[in-house]
Amino acid sequence: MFKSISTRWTWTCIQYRRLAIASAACPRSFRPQAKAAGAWPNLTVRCVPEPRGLYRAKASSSSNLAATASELESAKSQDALLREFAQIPVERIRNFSIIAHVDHGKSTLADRILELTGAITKQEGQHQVLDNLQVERERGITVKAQTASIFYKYKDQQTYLLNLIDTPGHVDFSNEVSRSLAACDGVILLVDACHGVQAQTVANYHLAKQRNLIVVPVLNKIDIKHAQPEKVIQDLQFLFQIDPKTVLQVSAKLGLGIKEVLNRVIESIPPPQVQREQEFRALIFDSWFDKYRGALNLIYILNGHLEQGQEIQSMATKKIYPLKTISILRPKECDVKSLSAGQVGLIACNMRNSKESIIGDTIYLKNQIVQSAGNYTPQKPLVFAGIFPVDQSKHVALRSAIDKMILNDSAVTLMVDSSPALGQGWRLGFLGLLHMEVFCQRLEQEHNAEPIITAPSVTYRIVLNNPRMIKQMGKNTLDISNAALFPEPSNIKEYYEPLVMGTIITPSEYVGQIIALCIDRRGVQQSSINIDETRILMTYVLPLSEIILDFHDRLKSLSSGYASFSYEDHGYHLTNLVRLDIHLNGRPVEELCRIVHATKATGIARQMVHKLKDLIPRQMVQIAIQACVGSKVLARETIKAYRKDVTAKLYGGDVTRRMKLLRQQAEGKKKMRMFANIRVPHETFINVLKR
Ligand SMILES: Nc1nc2c(ncn2[C@@H]2O[C@H](COP(=O)(O)OP(=O)(O)OP(=O)(O)O)[C@@H](O)[C@H]2O)c(=O)[nH]1
Repeated sequence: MFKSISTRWTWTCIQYRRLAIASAACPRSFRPQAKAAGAWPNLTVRCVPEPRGLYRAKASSSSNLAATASELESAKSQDALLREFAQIPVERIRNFSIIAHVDHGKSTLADRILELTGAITKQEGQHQVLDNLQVERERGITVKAQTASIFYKYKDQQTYLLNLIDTPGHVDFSNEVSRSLAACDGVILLVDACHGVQAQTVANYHLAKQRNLIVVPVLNKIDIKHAQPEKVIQDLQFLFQIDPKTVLQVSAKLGLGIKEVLNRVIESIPPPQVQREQEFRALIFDSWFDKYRGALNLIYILNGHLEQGQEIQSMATKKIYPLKTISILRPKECDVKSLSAGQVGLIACNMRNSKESIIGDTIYLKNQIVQSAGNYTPQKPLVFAGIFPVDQSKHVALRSAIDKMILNDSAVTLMVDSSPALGQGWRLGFLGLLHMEVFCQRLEQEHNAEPIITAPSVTYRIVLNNPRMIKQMGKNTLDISNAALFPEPSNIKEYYEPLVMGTIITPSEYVGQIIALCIDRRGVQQSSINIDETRILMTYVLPLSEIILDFHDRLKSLSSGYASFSYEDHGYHLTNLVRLDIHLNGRPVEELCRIVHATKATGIARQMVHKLKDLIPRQMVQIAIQACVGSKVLARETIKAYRKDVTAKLYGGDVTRRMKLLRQQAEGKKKMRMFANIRVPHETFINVLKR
């Protein structure tokens, strides 16, 4: 049966393709012909444009070909659930996030919850359905928080609506966590029963507590032989004063204890504090770009109702938009007719970019007066890098790709920038190096953009002492993230650099090496607590510039992977900085210059020229690589030129002839060296900074 359908299917498709291409007709005139000729009345034919104005028929069957009895059955129950969705009272809604350290099993637990509530099948649950970006699957980490609205029948046989948000665990994506918490009343704090409390567990716990959210503590991975649930429960009690009796134990992998988690969510997390009788008001807490519908906004409704066909207004831009579609994520998009206070939904309303669709913005019905929902502000970026198109003809395309990405990642900031070597571009701000790498990978994978990224740097603060410059700038303090824009030292009175408060949790046997690493990175210890007999929690104030590149990797390798690290902004402090310039054959390369601490300038200079010697390919001319502070050369390396044997054609003869030819060659090379454009590969700008 299947075989015959598939053969007929292929045959029909080929026929339609021929028909479409032969007629080169417009899609609309083609569609009725194709449908009329079809063997199946429900066959849908889409016409996809091909080069040279032709159209390709793309056929697909709708429901009654593919639908099995069980699918129809589930579609029916979906309908019933969606009808029920509109009537669920606020008391039967729970909004919560799953927060944890990296790899403690958030996405796996989310999968099991979706499976248990029937939102996905067991087969779909094999592949972490909420991690749907290519970069997430390739790197095996969550980078975007994902929402799912699910229905759960509680013990009292009442159906509850649970809005679940799976959040990322890595510190570089903590903006996703804080953004998600703005739409929640509680969290599941998941802790790996083998690795115990880690740095990001502490950071996320405090983030939830700052927002007065209810914390449901859950131990995961209890199926593993080495799990030590009792010890981890003790740690939770010691660090967060969590009552051991309230800690649940699950195995997300095996699906053990999931029901108990959902029951506890319903019992301990309160329903949302919202008013359905008041005027409509909602918070935009996520957005992304859809090719056909523009910006899609994920909203949390604080008051009132929203129905299809209404017009909404943005509090930030005051612009009015007609509502195109309303849906909920289960986790696939499911159209609904209306949304009420307490619910989370997705709306499309012709917003086009990140300037219109603003995370943290309040929306309301046209021309009504409501209070701002504003209880969310994006985190400040810490690491900055220049981004430039490979050639300037790609400028507009790259700008549009960046815009679409920023719509989906509100933590990234954008400023216009230009460079003599790379042309017009932008300076982007990120929360860390991984955040920057993931952003660039997504630009490439999701938007086919391959930009040049310059070396990442932090923002330094300088106080000027030159009255002429102060007058020109209109202020005496400047924040500078581009080393090339650093003024001459004679114009600067004081230098300040950004600091972070870092939390390190490590087994006690690695403490010595870790303290040495922190001292080497100019860290100052603030506290040290023994969590238990084997583990220590230390806090350090560290300069941000010392940790952005490889601190985490060094920490992991020193502690055989057992130590964990998380950090938060800790303001600026007075310091002594210098600008380290890199010269290639006497010419400064702006993209490679760096601001460094004065005491480290010589070491970094040696390291950089040595690295550049390996990274820059040999060329026709000799290349002198110099690292200088002002006019003082701190380190130098030379890359030898390719050498043509100009004396090859001589057979014996006077030695002066050989010398003459070699002298001529040397003269020519000297001239060439002055004018030659030395090619520095794009990757060099970042690779040179990695230690
Ligand atoms: N044995 C065992 N392994 C588990 C369990 N839960 C998760 N894992 C494994 O732990 C690894 C990490 O799980 P994820 O769900 O990706 O962790 P995560 O917290 O979502 O990771 P990030 O989002 O990147 O922070 C995966 O290999 C899972 O298969 C469990 O209960 N038992």
